[in-house]
Amino acid sequence: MPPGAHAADVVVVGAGPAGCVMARRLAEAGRDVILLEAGSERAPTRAGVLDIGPASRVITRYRADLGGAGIGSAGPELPRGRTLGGSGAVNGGYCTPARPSDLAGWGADWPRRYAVGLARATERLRPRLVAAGPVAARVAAAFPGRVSAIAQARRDGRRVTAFDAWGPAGAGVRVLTGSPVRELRWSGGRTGGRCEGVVLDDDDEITAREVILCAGSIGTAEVLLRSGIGPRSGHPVGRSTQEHPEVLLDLPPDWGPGEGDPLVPPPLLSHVVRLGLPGPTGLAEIEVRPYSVPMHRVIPGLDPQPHRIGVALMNPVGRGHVREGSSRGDGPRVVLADDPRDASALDQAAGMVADRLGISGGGPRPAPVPSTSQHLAGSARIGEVVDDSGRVLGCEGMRVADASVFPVLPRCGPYLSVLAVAEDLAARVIAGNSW
Ligand SMILES: Cc1cc2nc3c(=O)[nH]c(=O)nc-3n(C[C@H](O)[C@H](O)[C@H](O)COP(=O)(O)OP(=O)(O)OC[C@H]3O[C@@H](n4cnc5c(N)ncnc54)[C@H](O)[C@@H]3O)c2cc1C
Repeated sequence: MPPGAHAADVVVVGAGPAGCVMARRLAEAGRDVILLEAGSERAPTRAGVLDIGPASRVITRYRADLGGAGIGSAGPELPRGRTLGGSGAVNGGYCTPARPSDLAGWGADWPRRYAVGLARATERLRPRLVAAGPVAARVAAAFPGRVSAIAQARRDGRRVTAFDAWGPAGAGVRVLTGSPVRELRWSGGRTGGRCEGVVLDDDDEITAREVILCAGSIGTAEVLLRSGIGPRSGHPVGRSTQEHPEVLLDLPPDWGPGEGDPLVPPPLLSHVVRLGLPGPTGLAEIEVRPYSVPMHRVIPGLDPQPHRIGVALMNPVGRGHVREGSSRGDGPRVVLADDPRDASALDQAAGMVADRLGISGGGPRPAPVPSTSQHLAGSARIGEVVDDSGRVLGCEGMRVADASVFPVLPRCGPYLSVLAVAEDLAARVIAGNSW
């Protein structure tokens, strides 16, 4: 650890989207901030590349379980960015704001707070609409009036991450990479009282007046649980996570744009189709994702795959969990939401979409491939684990400010919402501290 890095006003854990916003805003307000990032390598900067393939060195692979209904991740692992910019440096990059009705369950003042945070976030990130490719155009034609254009944060063929856009180092933040936090340090060793800093994996310690966890919905739950904040302390950490389950449908070969130039992947998504379909629990809100190319074109090292589009359920009733790892130190286990009613809604929607697009070619419908949107949120929810300024209930000197705090997952990709909420919570930290 560099000399002098053993104390700060604020330690922000995790340089993902939330951490970059928080660190920058607190430094601008005159706080001495250390930003700790577990990862030590940078993700590829080329726009459109998702470096989550088998040889990636910029992700953490978390173990994931599926329940009986069989929806959720196609594999036994969930990737999360482990690099400056966090998952925002490896994600699909589609930026959509939540609708006011998405925030209904968040509390009366959230629509206004969110709107202010969103304005600040979009001013920095400046996501832009991108042109539709042939697949998006064909899907849009099949669902007139249901298509929404979505924005991507890219400039001159490069991905713009939150680390680029908020530039914490430029505001005086001390950014330390390769610095995974193991646990929180408690005053007098008394778990759950006053937090006075963090302990890193290598046993180094940093003291701080305030620790702000921005390690993502899995990483933050992991640090909290390892530090004794969980069911035993009366905090339901990791107990009620939400995800947007997705299934993938094979497209017939004549749909695709061809292999194209492998060095210049187009934006994976330019448009989505939003549908409301009657389902087992009321109106199932469906997002059809006309991915522009097969996934192996944008994920380095992935075996060739058919070109598929996604059909995702945006208002699932199922809830999942993040559980503490075993004492063998094998990391947390994620159990994805897996409610049979969601599986049934998704199955009906996939069938309807396949028929409308005519992609079954008169034969049997292609079997949907289970997948997940990678939108996990809600492992330390406002009202249950933290208050609506992100302070961990019953503790002093620590907050959470990332996707973990979402009381309800908006019916859209969470990236822009993570940034908007972090902007709001940063303003509250600044207003709430006299130092
Ligand atoms: C593959 C993929 C595709 C996605 N596509 C989209 C999309 O197209 N649109 C969309 O809206 N959303 C998308 N998402 C979701 C979106 O990227 C996330 O919701 C968002 O990045 C969450 O931000 P965060 O700050 O909460 O956490 P993260 O982005 O996960 O950042 C957490 C950071 O904390 C660090 N960290 C974790 N633990 C520790 C520790 N103990 N000590 C120090 N550092 C730590 C991590 O290394 C990471 O850098 C995608 C996610 C993934 C993984």
